[in-house]
Amino acid sequence: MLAKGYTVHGLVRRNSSTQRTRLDPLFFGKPEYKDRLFLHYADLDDVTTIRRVLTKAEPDELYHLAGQSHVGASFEIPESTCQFTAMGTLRLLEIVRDLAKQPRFLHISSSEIFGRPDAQPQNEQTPMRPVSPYGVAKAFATNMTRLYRESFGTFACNAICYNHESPRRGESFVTRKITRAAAAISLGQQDKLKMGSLDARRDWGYAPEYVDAMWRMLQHDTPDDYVLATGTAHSVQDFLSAAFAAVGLNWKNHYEVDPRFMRPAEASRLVGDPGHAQRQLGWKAETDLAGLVTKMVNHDVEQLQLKPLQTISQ
Ligand SMILES: C[C@H]1O[C@H](OP(=O)(O)OP(=O)(O)OC[C@H]2O[C@@H](n3cnc4c(=O)[nH]c(N)nc43)[C@H](O)[C@@H]2O)[C@@H](O)[C@@H](O)C1=O
Repeated sequence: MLAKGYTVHGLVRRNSSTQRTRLDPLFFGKPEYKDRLFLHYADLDDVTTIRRVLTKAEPDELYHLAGQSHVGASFEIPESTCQFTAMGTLRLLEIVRDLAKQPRFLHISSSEIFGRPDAQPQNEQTPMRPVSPYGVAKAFATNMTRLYRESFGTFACNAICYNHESPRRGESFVTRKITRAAAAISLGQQDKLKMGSLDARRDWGYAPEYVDAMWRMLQHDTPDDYVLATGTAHSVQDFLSAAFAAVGLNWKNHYEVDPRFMRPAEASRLVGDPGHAQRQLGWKAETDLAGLVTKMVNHDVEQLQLKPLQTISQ
């Protein structure tokens, strides 16, 4: 099936015309990803525009990655987090439901829906127990996506993604914050790294591999939910230690606790069981923590050598 439609990244982001036709080469570089519609960013309240674009474009596949995705920030802005991440998803599902030609729909869900789970590792049946406003919003959106599949027959799937990282990760997320700081400190461009809890454990994988799984989900005969994860968890301290070791430094000499980065509640013991995706989609995460750290640190060293930091940042 050749998809018809737009190759759009950041379609509904306001005041950002430069984003409109940019396809991310790392994430969407494969020829198969052309001519599919990707919705990014937060402005999912513009229902009229989204409906018009979907009606005109008639895409075969709709990848919904939009939302307010920062867990720590969601404690400060719970209402807008729910507007975009929860209600935005419902609005999209409603638009899709009414279209004469319905695209296959993929909602990017999150391991944050599990919060503090009893089960280790978590799979598609693990009860949701979110502990952040973002996790609550994602639990709502995940359940709605299931409901539209089961009640209205929409080809709607949830990719329940554990942390997926790359050199393109925003610097407010812990992996990129660490790799960029390790690079900057090793080059004499930064003094200290200020962080929150080092004890939290996460299942970190390499983002382009997760995008491949998302694509596989919409090529499958039947819609379903899939946990996308490596199956191995590490602590924030493990990541920190590996990143600083990669530039020949000991993290203990460059790190400070900063209560500003502590969260009111912390998801814990998050590690995914990707067995269902492996069996049904033939998908498996290939990059381990060491490989991920190397890719990210090397990229940041290279980037900061070309364009040094002007000021000491945190
Ligand atoms: C799957 C899930 O993945 C991401 O959510 P996240 O896991 O919260 O990611 P993060 O990189 O913000 O935090 C990871 C851990 O690191 C701890 N931590 C310590 N010190 C700092 C710190 O200084 N900054 C940050 N950001 N975190 C810190 C923090 O407390 C947490 O335990 C999003 O993509 C989300 O959209 C999503 O769906």
